[in-house]
Amino acid sequence: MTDSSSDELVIMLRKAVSRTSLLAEGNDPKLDSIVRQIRQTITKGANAKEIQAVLSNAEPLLIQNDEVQLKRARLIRATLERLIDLLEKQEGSRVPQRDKKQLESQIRVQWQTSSQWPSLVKGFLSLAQKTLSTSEPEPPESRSSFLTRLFNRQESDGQQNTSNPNQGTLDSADIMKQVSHTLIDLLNNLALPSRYDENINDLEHAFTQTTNLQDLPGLLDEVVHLIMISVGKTQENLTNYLSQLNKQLASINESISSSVNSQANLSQSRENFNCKLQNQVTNTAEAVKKSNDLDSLKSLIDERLTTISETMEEHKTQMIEQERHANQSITQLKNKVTKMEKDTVSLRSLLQEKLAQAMTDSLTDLPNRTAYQDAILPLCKFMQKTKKPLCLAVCDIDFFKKVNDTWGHQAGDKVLRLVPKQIKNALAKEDLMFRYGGEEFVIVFPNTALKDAEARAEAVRRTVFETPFNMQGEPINISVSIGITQLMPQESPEALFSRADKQLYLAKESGRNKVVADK
Ligand SMILES: Nc1nc2c(ncn2[C@@H]2O[C@H](COP(=O)(O)OP(=O)(O)OP(=O)(O)O)[C@@H](O)[C@H]2O)c(=O)[nH]1
Repeated sequence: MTDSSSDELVIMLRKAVSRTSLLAEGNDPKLDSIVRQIRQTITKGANAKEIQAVLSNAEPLLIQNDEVQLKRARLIRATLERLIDLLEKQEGSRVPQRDKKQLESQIRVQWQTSSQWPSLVKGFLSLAQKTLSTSEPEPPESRSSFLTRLFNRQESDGQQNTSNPNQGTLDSADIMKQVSHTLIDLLNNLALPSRYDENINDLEHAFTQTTNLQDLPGLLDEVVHLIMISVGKTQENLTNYLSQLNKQLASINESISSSVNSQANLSQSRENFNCKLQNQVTNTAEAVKKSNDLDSLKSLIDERLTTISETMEEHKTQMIEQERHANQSITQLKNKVTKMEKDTVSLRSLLQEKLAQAMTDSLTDLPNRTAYQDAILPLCKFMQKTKKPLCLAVCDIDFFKKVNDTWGHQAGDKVLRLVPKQIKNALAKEDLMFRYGGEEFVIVFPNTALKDAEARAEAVRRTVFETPFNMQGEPINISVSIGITQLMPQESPEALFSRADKQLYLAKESGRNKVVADK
């Protein structure tokens, strides 16, 4: 391998390790310190060629970690959505819409952030309790919790309601069964270490068997507790990976120093040989000087020459052995480097492919939420630094659930593919659009003040509404609601999004097919 290609490899690997370690940063302080350590090792100029081997091992682990994490996040989101649905189906209940929307919006924003899962579950508990306190008057003691109330009602009714769970309201027994079922499903998917099997079994048992209603809030607390442990475990996996990475870096350093040592041994043995040879020659010269007859001189020289020739032979054997050893090491090292070069190429394309995949929404081909999160912070910072305006709009298709329910999921997907195209037609070239999740899109208007951005958002709303969809031969009008706001100096992207999302909520509340700006 040439010096320049090895330098390139080193630079590339350093970048790859830095990027990989960035993925782990911000999860927990312990992890951050390991990540920092790795960066320092790299910056110090450790033999980065061998880091490739580490990355090859780490790559599947990271991908697998991401996939498992995403699957779990989806389950948490689906569970919460299902629980909210069940709450709404409860007979005679009135779920406070503002709180519900707020929780839904929180779920939309935070479902992928594992550290927020416990607080989302708590959010649901609080919504359930509020639902009870805003429902028709009931004896005060029965309002303490959603589940308590459900059961009290069943006890006081003294009858079983067998209404169909898919039609309108449900009775308490049905809801309790479904709540238990949903939560047991969640528990089974938390992938906790086996030492928690017993806790999960006990909890499942309690969910299916309990008749003591006072136990239920406690059981839900236990669910939150297990979720917290599961979140911690994900970080533990990542910590293990990083400490493995660190160990491998240490072993690389060790192999370099052992190679340096063997070089030192080689020069030492050459020096020893020179010394020995010089001594033998000096001794011979002195012996020759002292000798006074030809025969003894002849035998002395014979003897000395034999010794010198033996020393040289011994040195030659040693040299051959060392050379053989060195050649073997060089071949091994060459093979390693060749393999690493190959691995680097495939890893690089795999990483690029994964990165592109991870940043693009497969249904709409739009950049997705991860891409949004990557882009928004530097964009906001740049606009704030250069004192230029930036606006952000959250755009949500109205009554999209009805589209799915009436024309099927495939028709829903068609709408999701076509609406962004219509939106793009109404936007300026420099505007950016992301699929944030479900039927929600985020539009970023760089270099644009609120008045102009609002006008473009209004054009978006109008274009979508005025372009009917062909649904099984019927022209159907689809509308969108949009919340829009302008970035303030010092404001974080999260705060900006949250203000736009609030305006979206107001647009929905005030009848949908509206643009509401935060002025
Ligand atoms: N077809 C399809 N549906 C999706 C996709 N992602 C999310 N959805 C559905 O989008 C629907 C969103 O429904 P809601 O959040 O109740 O919102 P909505 O019916 O649009 O009502 P409002 O927002 O209040 O106007 C849910 O039924 C989801 O199942 C997708 O990729 N394809």
